[in-house]
Amino acid sequence: MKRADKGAQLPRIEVVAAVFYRDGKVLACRRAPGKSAAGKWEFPGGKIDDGETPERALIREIQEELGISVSVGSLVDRTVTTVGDLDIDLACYLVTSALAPARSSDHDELRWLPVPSLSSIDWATPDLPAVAVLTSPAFAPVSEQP
Ligand SMILES: Nc1nc2c([nH]c(=O)n2[C@H]2C[C@H](O)[C@@H](COP(=O)(O)OP(=O)(O)OP(=O)(O)O)O2)c(=O)[nH]1
Repeated sequence: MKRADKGAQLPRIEVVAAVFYRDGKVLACRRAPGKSAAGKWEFPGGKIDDGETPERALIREIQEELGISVSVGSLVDRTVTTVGDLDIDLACYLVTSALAPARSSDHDELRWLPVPSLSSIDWATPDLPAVAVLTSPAFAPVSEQP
């Protein structure tokens, strides 16, 4: 695992997030007003509960948030980033689903962005390493949506 910042030990949360990748576009979600980091763009997901595997947590969070079932594919990036007085351990996985996400309980906008345009929006800081992987010329998703 990588660390985006160095520093003293801080409380840490483990977060999993889903990269939906269809027809060369990736789903970005904007955090709704009233949430922490409101207005920032992120990949949908959430915190891992005690005793949960990352895969189960991601399936649960996407069902709760977007109302659809996903299959979890390969890891895009996992990085720990310090935000304020918290370490956010964010793991982003490619996912596939039969239904395309259309709405979210936690976000006020969902946007499918062509990969080269991903850098044009205001991502939450912990998501930037995953965005860098996705936009790198070397990235070739093994589980792109058929
Ligand atoms: N789901 C998600 N959360 C992210 C991403 N990047 C990032 O920094 N985060 C942060 C925001 C939250 O602090 C935490 C995710 O927890 P959550 O989505 O279950 O948050 P929550 O509704 O309980 O959020 P909060 O308002 O209490 O912070 O990780 C991301 O790409 N996806």
